Amino acid sequence: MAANPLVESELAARPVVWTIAGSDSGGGAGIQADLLTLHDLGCHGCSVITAITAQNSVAVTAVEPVSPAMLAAQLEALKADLYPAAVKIGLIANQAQLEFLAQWLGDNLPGVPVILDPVMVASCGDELQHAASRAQGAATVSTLDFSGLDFSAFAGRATLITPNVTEVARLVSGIAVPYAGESIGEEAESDCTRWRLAVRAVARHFGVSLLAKGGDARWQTQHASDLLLLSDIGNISTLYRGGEFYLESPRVDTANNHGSGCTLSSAIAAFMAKGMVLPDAVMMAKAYVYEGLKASFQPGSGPGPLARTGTPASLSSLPKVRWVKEPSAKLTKSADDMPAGPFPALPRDLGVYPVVSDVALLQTLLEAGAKTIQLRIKTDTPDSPDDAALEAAIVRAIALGKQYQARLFINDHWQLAIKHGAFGVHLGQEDADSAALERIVAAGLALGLSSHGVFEARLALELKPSYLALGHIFPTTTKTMPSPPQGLSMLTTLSRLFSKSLPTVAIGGIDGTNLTDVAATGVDNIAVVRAVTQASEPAAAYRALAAAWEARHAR
Ligand SMILES: Cc1ncc(COP(=O)(O)OP(=O)(O)O)c(N)n1
Ligand SMILES: Cc1ncsc1CCOP(=O)(O)O
Ligand SMILES: [Mg+2]
Repeated sequence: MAANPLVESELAARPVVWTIAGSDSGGGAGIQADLLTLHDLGCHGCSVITAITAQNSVAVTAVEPVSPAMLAAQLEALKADLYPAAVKIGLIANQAQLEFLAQWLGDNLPGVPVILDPVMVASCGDELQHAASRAQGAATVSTLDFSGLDFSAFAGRATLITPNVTEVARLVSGIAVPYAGESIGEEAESDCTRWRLAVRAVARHFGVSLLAKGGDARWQTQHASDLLLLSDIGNISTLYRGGEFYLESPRVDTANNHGSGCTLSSAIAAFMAKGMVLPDAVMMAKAYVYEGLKASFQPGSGPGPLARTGTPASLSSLPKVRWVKEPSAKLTKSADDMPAGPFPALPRDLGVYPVVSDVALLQTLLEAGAKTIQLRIKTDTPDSPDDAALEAAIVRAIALGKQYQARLFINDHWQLAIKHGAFGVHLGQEDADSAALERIVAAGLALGLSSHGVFEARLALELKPSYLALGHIFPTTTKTMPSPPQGLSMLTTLSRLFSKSLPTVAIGGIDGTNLTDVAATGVDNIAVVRAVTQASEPAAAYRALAAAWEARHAR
């Protein structure tokens, strides 16, 4: 496939990300792990060093915080020239630094995503404090006590906090809840429940989203399952705001996990800087750590670092998403209510896929050769048809679909689609949550599902649909969208992840001016609304798009 200048330039743009953390002379964690990660994921990493540590892969021998003036000078220097698209915070050396950073970031970087890794315990399981105090004779070491830090100054200020199991216990012990944090780790089942309650309490206390890392948990043997609590954040469907989700990856059996927590949080910052919404950035970062652990290595005699393997492109690296029903009133189904699926398989090539609200136009486009087409009649607008007119339109569209031997999808109205024997149904994730999917499976209809990013696409895959729509790619006036446009770089990422598993369909703002760029992302198909509905000659517009797609799209 020929190189595409637009895609290339999007990929080449390196957003600035700051890491505020400690230096690890051993190169496995801290600033060094963060800068490797940020570079590997296409960002320009800047560093604000909070402390210098002397360490190798087996011991920390000295730790020295930077002075308050030096900390402030680094921040001011970067603010003056290298303003960040996202910030990651790792090791903070003392309470004074912590209070200063929380205040400074709030005052100086409003609206910039801040990923806070509340470092108290190293990923190898040794408490940094204990490791440091083993360094006999180092005057600075005894003054540091990372486990005693009170992170409350970040309440409402961080975007996401990423504690591990021990850090959750420490964080919750400072909060008045009926939970004894220190006793996590006794019995598998009750530990897991207690952990979840503790995680909720911590998230509530800080009033932000929280990713509780379960990798160290004793009750997890097969999987590394993290718990993601989304606060009421914008830029995602209301369906998922306030939701709780387990993100489950296979456990990688390696001792070389030094710096995995640092890598995870800096990868989340990198993906957010690249424009991903929070849950997508978390999914991709977890996949990145999984791949890094699988290729980890051991340069010294102790635990080695993760490899840096670039933006994940394999579906098997993405965590599975299982959602927890009770606290999220908006989601009515739980992970256990999955339908019997799979829905009928479709060929990868669906042809250019017009989405129209008018049956006469539908017929025109079928005559022009459309082989996949959708009738999308919304019933929540003032000019909506009444029930009888809606049903009549659907009956007529289904008959036309059969006459022209096309795959005719009915948007939203799945009961009428079943009743009248449509080829398929297209549903958004909100629609799918409320629809009786098992009835659609039983009736043998194909199912297309919408998605708006990695998180939603991975969730949709659990339902084993016939195709997966990826949207919206460019700004659109056809529909009000809760999330930002994905853009071409994200479409490339999504196509690499999902196109091998089922046909993908890009939608949103696609027309003749950008079709070549869209084809270069590797997505299987395109769906269009205005490009045909607003054309002076829709049939000619459809034929031109179909010919251009046929010519450009590498099969
Ligand atoms: C092919 C295709 N992709 C996406 C959509 C959007 O469906 P949904 O998210 O349910 O939004 P509405 O179309 O119902 O407003 C679609 N219809 N077709
Ligand atoms: C229904 C829908 N879902 C995601 S984008 C979109 C509208 C796409 O319309 P257009 O092709 O006119 O931008
Ligand atoms: Mg819908």
